[in-house]
Amino acid sequence: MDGFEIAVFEGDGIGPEVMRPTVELLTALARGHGRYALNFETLPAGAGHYREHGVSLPGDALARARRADAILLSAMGLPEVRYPDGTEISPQIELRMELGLYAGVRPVFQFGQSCPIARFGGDQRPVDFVIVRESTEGLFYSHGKGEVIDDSEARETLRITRATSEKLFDFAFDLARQRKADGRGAGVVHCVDKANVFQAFAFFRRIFRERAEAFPDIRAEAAYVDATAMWLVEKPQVFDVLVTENMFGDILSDLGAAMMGGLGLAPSADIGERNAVFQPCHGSAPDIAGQGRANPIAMVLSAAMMLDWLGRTRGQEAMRADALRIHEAVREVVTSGGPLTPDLGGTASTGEVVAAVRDAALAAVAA
Ligand SMILES: NC(=O)C1=CN([C@@H]2O[C@H](COP(=O)(O)OP(=O)(O)OC[C@H]3O[C@@H](n4cnc5c(N)ncnc54)[C@H](O)[C@@H]3O)[C@@H](O)[C@H]2O)C=CC1
Ligand SMILES: CC(C)CC(=O)C(=O)O
Ligand SMILES: [Mg+2]
Repeated sequence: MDGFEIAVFEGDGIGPEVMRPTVELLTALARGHGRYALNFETLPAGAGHYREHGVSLPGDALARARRADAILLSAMGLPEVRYPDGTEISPQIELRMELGLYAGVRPVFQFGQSCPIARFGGDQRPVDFVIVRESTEGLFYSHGKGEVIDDSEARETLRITRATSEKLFDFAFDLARQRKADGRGAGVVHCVDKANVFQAFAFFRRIFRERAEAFPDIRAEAAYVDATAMWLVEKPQVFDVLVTENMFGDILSDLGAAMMGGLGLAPSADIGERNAVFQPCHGSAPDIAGQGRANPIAMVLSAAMMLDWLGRTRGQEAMRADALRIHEAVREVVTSGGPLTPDLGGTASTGEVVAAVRDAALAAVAA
């Protein structure tokens, strides 16, 4: 039986609350059929770790994560814990940069009718698109490098490179191809930018057009980010794959999370050439931490994305099947009315929701 090493960052706030039951769910599922094994190693990092030890991502933890087959991360950061430059502790940004995780994959889809915004434009079809957020440069390149010149001026730098952009666009076109083959997408990629105002984005769009030539079966469209924000509210059904700069993707993906029914439902993956981190789109939610009411579904769906990625890249069909089982189990729980956490109108605890998903997924293994 093949075994896989999974590095786990429990992080801050609600991080451990959503991570621990998710790891238990993955363990139960793998044991349920015995086709592969997952070995989890919990590693230190985050705002809490920085507060106690003065370092947010220890070198040894980074080295171990780099060697692992995949990395699971919940959320890091606490508003009151800051670096000397006044910004928040955010080792997840360092991880993305250190490991070259250029493709931030943020799928947006609906379980049942959980999307009030998407019906605003009158179209009743379900929403199903993916935001591919460049995750190592763009405006986030400036992280830790910004400059407050004096009390009247501050500056940050936005960086776009050809090498990363080419990889990013190829990833997005490949994804659109895959979704078309799966009958899930229309085979269209929108490059979302601000090429009307900034040279860096005109450069970004030019590289997009160049790479599009290698994918003649996929329609390549370009759109400005401001109009895209409006269309995402008015007619999200026209989108299939959107590819964009880091900061724009950060913002639009929280809009996407709202379409799914809230941040507690939205998963993500940050994928590079060798490593990948799987984590929810949400943060450490300090306002509800320690109450046992955090919605674990975004974390659970991120873990399902990990199984799917491992399954695809390591040729493990059993892992891809489990990813699908988790997905269907979540759908069953959400559409049948529960158990659900308070953010979705329920009264269940984090643990009760994961237990319901686990039972439904294990029942599918037995069937
Ligand atoms: N990738 C990461 O690790 C991220 C970390 N952060 C950090 O997290 C901290 C809090 O940031 P916020 O802006 O408050 O964003 P947040 O995503 O933590 O919370 C925003 C709102 O959504 C709710 N929420 C988030 N996740 C939820 C869940 N699973 N279940 C139920 N409700 C949930 C929260 O209670 C809050 O009302 C900050 O330190 C921030 O820097 C923020 C975003 C992403
Ligand atoms: C807090 C940031 C580091 C990250 C973020 O908002 C995100 O990954 O969506
Ligand atoms: Mg964000």
